[in-house]
Amino acid sequence: MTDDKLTGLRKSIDKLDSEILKLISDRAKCAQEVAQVKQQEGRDAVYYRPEREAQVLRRVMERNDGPLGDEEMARLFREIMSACLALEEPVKVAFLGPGGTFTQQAAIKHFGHSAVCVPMSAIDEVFREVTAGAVNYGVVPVENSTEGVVSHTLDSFMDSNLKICGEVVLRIHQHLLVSENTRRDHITRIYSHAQSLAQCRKWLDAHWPMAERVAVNSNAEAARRIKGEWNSAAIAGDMAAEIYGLEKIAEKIEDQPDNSTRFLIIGNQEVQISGADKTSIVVSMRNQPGALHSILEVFQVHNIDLTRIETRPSRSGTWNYVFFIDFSGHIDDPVIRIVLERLGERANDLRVLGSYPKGVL
Ligand SMILES: C=C(O[C@@H]1C=C(C(=O)O)C=C[C@H]1O)C(=O)O
Repeated sequence: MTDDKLTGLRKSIDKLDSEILKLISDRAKCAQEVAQVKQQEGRDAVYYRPEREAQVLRRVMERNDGPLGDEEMARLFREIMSACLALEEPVKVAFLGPGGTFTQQAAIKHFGHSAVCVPMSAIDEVFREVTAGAVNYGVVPVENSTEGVVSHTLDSFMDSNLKICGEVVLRIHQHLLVSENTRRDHITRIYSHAQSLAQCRKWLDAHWPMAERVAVNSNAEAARRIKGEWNSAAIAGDMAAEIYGLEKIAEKIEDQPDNSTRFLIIGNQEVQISGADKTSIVVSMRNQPGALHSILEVFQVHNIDLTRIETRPSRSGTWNYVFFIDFSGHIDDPVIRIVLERLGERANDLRVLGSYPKGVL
């Protein structure tokens, strides 16, 4: 009786899979036609359209009635779009490496598995590689909810003309990893990046108070190292565990459960309005009383939602204060145009780093 039921259900699944297969193929053909239209626009056709992808994912989430969750469903569509886009042109993405870092995880979350991800050893190398045209986009971390701003990334923008084309927020889950050769009853050393060790400090105090904590350049580096050591474990994320074939002996050991990092997608593209966008600018002001107030006033008067403001020391004599500001809206929104005009009148210098869709996933 149950066997009959199982056979029947499997038949239904086979039938549905055939339909899904056909639909995905039809969709891929449509995307290929879109590519042809884009090709007719000229030799420098841009295939990847962040605003369109954000709209597709938001629509999927709005229409989803379950039983799969919205994020799960969007993730599946993310992969379908990634494969469709690879038919047009595989996107090449430089990320802050080595392989297995959270930045690689963010790159895949944003572009899907069909993107070609290239590891770089420093943030300014990611910027250089995109500027040189060796890759289409770059992914760099910009702020962590526990550790704060990644100042290297902000500083790199001061020397670059690249645009921000997108953002992606990743929940950072840390795991305690061992290799198949590790003597689990005798772990004396735990390797990780200093930030990750800090994020798991209380957990380590409670569970491994006697193990020596060793800070290395990245979590991926920690994962790579323990392959050759019997008495060592590493703290790193899922991607490092997967790449280096390690086993998780304790999962989600970060002290703050909502620990997350925001990453930026950088490129040469000006992104069109998606309907839920953010704009990032950098503003320099003269060193005079009320400088910051005069900027904030413009946002308040026009009722614009500020999402972040960061001050960096200026590196040239003419720039005294440099503010990095993120706010809701797109440069093509009429009210945002007015805001930028007003800010321009008050600032020494103002540069738009980009308008881009708010992170969907
Ligand atoms: C198909 C297009 O090109 C790409 C592929 C997309 C998709 O598969 O839905 C969406 C945006 C672009 O990155 C398009 O611009 O519509």
